[in-house]
Amino acid sequence: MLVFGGTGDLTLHKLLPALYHLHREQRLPADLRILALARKPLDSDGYRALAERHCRAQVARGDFTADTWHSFAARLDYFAMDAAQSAEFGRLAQHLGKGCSRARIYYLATAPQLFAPIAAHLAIAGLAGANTRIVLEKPIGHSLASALAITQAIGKVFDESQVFRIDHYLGKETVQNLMALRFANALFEPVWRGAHIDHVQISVCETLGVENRGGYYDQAGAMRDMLQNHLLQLLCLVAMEAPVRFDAEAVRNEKVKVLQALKPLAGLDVRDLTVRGQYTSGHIGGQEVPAYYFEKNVDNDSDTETFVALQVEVDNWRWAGVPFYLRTGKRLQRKCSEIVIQFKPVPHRLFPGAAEHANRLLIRLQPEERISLQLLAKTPGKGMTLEPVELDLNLATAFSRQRRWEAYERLLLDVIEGDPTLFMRKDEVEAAWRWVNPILDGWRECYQKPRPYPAGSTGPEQAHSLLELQGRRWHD
Ligand SMILES: NC(=O)C1=CN([C@@H]2O[C@H](COP(=O)(O)OP(=O)(O)OC[C@H]3O[C@@H](n4cnc5c(N)ncnc54)[C@H](OP(=O)(O)O)[C@@H]3O)[C@@H](O)[C@H]2O)C=CC1
Ligand SMILES: O=C1O[C@H](COP(=O)(O)O)[C@@H](O)[C@H](O)[C@H]1O
Repeated sequence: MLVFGGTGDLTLHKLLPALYHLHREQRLPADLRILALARKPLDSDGYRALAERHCRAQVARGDFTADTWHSFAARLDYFAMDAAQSAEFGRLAQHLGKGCSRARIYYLATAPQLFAPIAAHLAIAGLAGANTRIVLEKPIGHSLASALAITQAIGKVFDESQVFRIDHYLGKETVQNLMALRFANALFEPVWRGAHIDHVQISVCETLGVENRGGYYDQAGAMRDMLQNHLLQLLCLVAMEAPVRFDAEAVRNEKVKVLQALKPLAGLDVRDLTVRGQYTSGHIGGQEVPAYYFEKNVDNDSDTETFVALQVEVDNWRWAGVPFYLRTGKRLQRKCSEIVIQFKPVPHRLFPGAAEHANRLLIRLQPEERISLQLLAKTPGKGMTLEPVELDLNLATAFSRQRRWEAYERLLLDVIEGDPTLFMRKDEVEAAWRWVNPILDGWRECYQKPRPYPAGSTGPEQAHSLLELQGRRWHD
């Protein structure tokens, strides 16, 4: 496995710890070797020391032992090269050894601008044969046009069956549980539609800022970094029809139909139904944190959004008229990713209070993995007063004997085993960009600075008004 971007945040914080866990549980092929690549001048020993520091910090103390680390580190090497330079790939081919027939995975943990050049350079150097796979990290491109250009460039070198477009949210246990909840339980399907559902909320709130990733993030913003991929994938899983089989083509066929059914937002809708924000200084967990424009490598007059909230509809038979509210942001009050399915109230009111507390299904993805259903029950004692109570399923305690896998563990193993079910197909990526692009254009055209919100808050006021104007509120 060759990891381009081997010194980057993603590799050090997520990929290597995930590979370490898989190694520790003996799930990796015995002869798998990992070659990290980046420009930083390091030798393999220097890289292993860097990798050890990060894995030690990321892996739970009880799971990190010197013996396991040494056997894992024996798989690891480093090769310094500039992946933008074609000639460097000749050197790489030499390093790998001519005629080597090993199966290879190229993991592109780099900015998307490098995807097309890396694929082309691999081909020129004779490194892109039939026994290779390529993994592309999101966001794939910066706009619809650049995404299409990447797809075309990758397609010239690799067959679609060799391409794994990763969205790590699909590797999260609770996200896969969403499919189990919907399609393995008969209970929800009859009411999973506009006739019974008032609206859906999908929130991915982070307390982290952009850390050392200002250079990348300031070019991307919350829309490209999170909404175009992670939140739209969650929306697909909530809204899709039942696939005929649980396999890559059937699941992805259903997801792409949802993306194609998203009601376009353009012109005045962009103004009225979307909110962009950017954090100013504030406090999170008692710590003072700086404003976005003080982060490293961020332009001090940046108008990049670190928060986005919007309303969208899925224009099809099942969901006509049901608003889906999506929001994501950095430096918010709490880390919490969740999906809220708000049901409609009962049609005929027998009891006071029944209308204000219609049933609500909460699917919490993180930090806890929980599914809870809010029901109304009678308050003990005289009279018929009702109160909301929760039917609560905590997935960590329900499966307490199994270690919870990190998303990247599952996905890396799927790449190694060649299972693309939890990866995005090219038409999904394209459909997502087709919907997102007019919003980005709209923001640019009606040039409006992102609304400021203090770090540690719940986002800009306008995001709350978006729902309040329709008599609804975000679930806190
Ligand atoms: N960080 C995260 O949590 C997540 C990131 N991603 C995605 O992963 C990708 C990488 O993100 P992240 O790790 O945060 O970014 P970083 O900026 O931290 O890392 C970029 C990596 O690319 C290398 N690189 C840059 N230019 C070249 C070049 N010309 N030749 C060779 N290597 C190069 C850098 O090393 P050097 O400068 O030494 O060359 C570094 O290793 C992005 O597309 C991001 O969206 C996806 C999900 C989560
Ligand atoms: O893809 C990304 O995801 C992380 C959030 O991932 P999570 O698993 O911690 O929820 C986000 O911080 C990062 O900006 C983005 O690139």
